[in-house]
Amino acid sequence: MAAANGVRRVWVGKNTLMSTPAVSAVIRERSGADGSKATGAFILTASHNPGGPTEDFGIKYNMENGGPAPESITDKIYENTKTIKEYPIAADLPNVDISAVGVTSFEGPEGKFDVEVFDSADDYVKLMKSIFDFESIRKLLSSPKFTFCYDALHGVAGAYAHRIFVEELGAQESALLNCVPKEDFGGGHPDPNLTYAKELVARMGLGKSDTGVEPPEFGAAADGDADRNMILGKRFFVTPSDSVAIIAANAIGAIPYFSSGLKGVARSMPTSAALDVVAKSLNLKFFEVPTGWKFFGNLMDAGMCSVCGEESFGTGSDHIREKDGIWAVLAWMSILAHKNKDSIDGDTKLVMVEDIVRQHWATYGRHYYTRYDYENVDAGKAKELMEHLVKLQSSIPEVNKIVKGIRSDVANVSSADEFEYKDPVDGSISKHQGIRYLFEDGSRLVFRLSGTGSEGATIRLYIEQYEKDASKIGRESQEALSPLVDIALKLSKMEEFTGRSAPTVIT
Ligand SMILES: O=P(O)(O)OC[C@H]1O[C@H](O)[C@H](O)[C@@H](O)[C@@H]1O
Repeated sequence: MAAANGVRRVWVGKNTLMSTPAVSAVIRERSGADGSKATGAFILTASHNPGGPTEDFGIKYNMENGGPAPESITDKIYENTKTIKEYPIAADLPNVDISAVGVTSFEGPEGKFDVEVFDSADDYVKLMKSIFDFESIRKLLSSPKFTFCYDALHGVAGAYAHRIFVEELGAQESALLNCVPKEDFGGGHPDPNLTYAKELVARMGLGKSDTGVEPPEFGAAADGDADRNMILGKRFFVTPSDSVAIIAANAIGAIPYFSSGLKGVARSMPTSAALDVVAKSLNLKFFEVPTGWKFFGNLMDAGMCSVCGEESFGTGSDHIREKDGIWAVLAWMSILAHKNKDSIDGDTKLVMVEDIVRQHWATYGRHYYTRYDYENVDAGKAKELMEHLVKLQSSIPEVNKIVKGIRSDVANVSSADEFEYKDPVDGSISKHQGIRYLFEDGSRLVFRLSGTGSEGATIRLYIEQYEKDASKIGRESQEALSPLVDIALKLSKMEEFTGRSAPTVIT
């Protein structure tokens, strides 16, 4: 919501619900364009202060960057919810036809207000064209040697996918899977991972049974609101941690937006350290932040970070203040186009997703990585498990005794702590952001309680091992990580506390 010439204005995306990236892009694009300033598009109460910080819920804030609210705001909102006694509902708000672009004016109790319905895909395409070289991607997509498949899982990405991949970049209609947005996501679970993106996974040759059809060279999926992504090659899964590292390693050469360099890169704490190795080698500023996109936003606003990502399938850059699923796919297409710029025509074999990842591992080493989720665990038991792990941290020799008793073939634990983050921009401190056990060879075990699980508690266990030796980078990751998994489960007494002999989901 923003105020233009003193008239309040609400923006609504035509038909497409409004995906997260589009909302953020629109706020950044439109903020100031008509002399107005966006002030927190997601807060439902009206703004009274055109162009300045807004006072809603009795809280002053200024969120014209379109990003998630910082902790200082959500903490205050939570505090206020404890004293709210009543709230007004605009029950007789007139209906607005959100399928037609245009501005409609209404008279409200506090004066006139406008509702502007716009085509959010227009704004988004414009933004993407200012970042990527569409011509070179179009050349790649038009090559008969390159095949592609995009699964929107019936989320909002479908509307953007058709416009960008088919209309702008010339992909075949048949490249789009589940790209008609549906309110119930077609009965599926719109989570872009190997468990839920079943059709894409099968099409890419990663399903349990062979479809008998040659899979496409490049595949990708989005979640319901199009802010997350999964990247696949033919019969090949790219971990989100590797994906952000590979984008960062290739950004300067492959993506015009970054041609003058990267301001810095960042990852969430549980995300693998693949990005750290790239940052070190390219001499880039690097940040490790707690889980949650808002922490990246501060760095970006301060001009300290260009590319960032999370293990939870979010990847993005400072073009907006949210993760952006379609941006990530365009970033990969740009890298593929760049690597193949001299071989698109003719008979030369193209460099494909798996080649790029293996080349990356050969250069920077490989971070074997897996995440175990224990969903809907008894909240009290989950808390006890975490307390047990924190208590253990007081004696590293004792931890090592247990570790060696479980497996003598793993490195020693060198340190253990609870991750705490001091924001370098505003100095705020976030405590208890996950329990870490760090090993001498760079391996890590991380335990966190999910902040988004809906029933009981969700325990997330992240397991990572770094392998520099090029002759050992081609193993199956579950096999390579099995000693560390064994240690994590026994050290945490997972089964004892949760009663679970296996996780709900393994990524
Ligand atoms: O706390 P978790 O369940 O692990 O969820 C973590 C995720 O939550 C939200 O989706 C945030 O937007 C992500 O940035 C974050 O990675």
